[in-house]
Amino acid sequence: MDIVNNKRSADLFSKAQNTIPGGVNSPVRAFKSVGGTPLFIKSAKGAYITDEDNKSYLELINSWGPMILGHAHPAILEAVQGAVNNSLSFGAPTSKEIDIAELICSMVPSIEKVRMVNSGTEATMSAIRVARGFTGKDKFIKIEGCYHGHGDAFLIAAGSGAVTMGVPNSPGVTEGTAKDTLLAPYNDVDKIEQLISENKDEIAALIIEPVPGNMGLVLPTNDYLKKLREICTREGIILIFDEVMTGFRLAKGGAQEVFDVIPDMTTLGKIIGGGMPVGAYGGKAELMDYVAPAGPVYQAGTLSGNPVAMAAGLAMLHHLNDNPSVYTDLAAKGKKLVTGIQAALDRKNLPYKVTLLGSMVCLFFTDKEVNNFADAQTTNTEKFGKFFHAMLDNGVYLPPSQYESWFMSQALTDENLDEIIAAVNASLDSIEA
Ligand SMILES: Cc1ncc(COP(=O)(O)O)c(C=O)c1O
Ligand SMILES: N[C@H](C=O)CCC(=O)O
Repeated sequence: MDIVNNKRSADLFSKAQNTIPGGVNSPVRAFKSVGGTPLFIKSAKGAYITDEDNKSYLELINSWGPMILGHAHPAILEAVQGAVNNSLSFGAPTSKEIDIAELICSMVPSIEKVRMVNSGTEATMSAIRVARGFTGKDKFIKIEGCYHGHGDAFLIAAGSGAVTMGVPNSPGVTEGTAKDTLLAPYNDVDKIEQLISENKDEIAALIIEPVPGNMGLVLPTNDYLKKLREICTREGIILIFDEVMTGFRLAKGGAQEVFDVIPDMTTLGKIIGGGMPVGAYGGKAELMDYVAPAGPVYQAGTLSGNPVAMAAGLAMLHHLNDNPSVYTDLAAKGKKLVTGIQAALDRKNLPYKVTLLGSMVCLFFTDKEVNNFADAQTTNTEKFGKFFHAMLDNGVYLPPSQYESWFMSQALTDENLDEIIAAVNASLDSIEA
């Protein structure tokens, strides 16, 4: 099969490697696990992305989630253009920060108070610090294959780019740091109980992607999230939902709204910035009042609450809050896409597994159910790589890793979805010939 001819992207990638480690500013972009040259992008509009070789693709990355309305949405652009005229940063409070905080508190069930930061990584690092400061305990439980950004304590059995690059446990994380991160498989309540009894009264928090999208898309089974809530309440452990991916994507109130399970703290990112670099963490007021300057847990940021980023985020959240039909519309698009993919698999009698929740989708190249990270790691990543390139040849740009969710945008039309389904059929024909 041809790897798409990307002359200018290839030249840029070669040049980038002279001055940027691996030629990219985030590892999963490098196409390392699928082979070939990453596409260098110059613009995007609606459901399409255009590369430096002037080829346009329908795409299912959407900046790894934020572009839920599609690229260059007029409401977001207008808000950003309005904000930049007033300067780019003040390092002082603005009224927009109150507006976005009030909106987040009204949309996300668990959040009574919220602190804005610049990335999902900052949000999760800060939330764990608050949990430790509040409880006076050091250890926390992390779920294998969940990715919470690149904070040291989380780079243990981390999913996403880390596992894509084969380094789920990163060098540079000290043993001292790693010993306080306790690991349990997703969808396994017994292991959580075991960790708790082995570390009685030593665990500050349990952090989880309620619906993991960083080991591919995996769904909770058997009231798993409700049981975690019960256990954490019983044991005085702070339950943190990392909704950087699922927040404002699965519903206005994220996975916690969909599954009706209210964590003590929530971390947010991606959609909350409308495409600008933003994160946030929030939760019960008694926990958030532990954050400086209200309380003793220190956390700060020169550009936190940046006025341009707040304008983009506010426009995005207002749009989602005022148009709940976005979610029914996206769910219908997700259903159509997955029905088409399943029909393509059935036509060729292929046993691969498709997962879907709302507008998050994944195709695992395995004949086994995928319920946790260990299952995800048994999938055929080589075949995924072939499929990825076949899809590119057929005009569709997927996340370049088996361990990532596909994100749909509202800009995808019915015709676009038919084109993607046709590309899936053609790609399966070429790789399963
Ligand atoms: C669930 C989850 N948490 C945290 C992060 C870290 O966010 P960021 O990349 O903005 O630092 C990501 C994505 O990277 C994520 O998917
Ligand atoms: N899975 C990651 C975040 O959600 C993908 C983004 C990245 O690591 O660059």
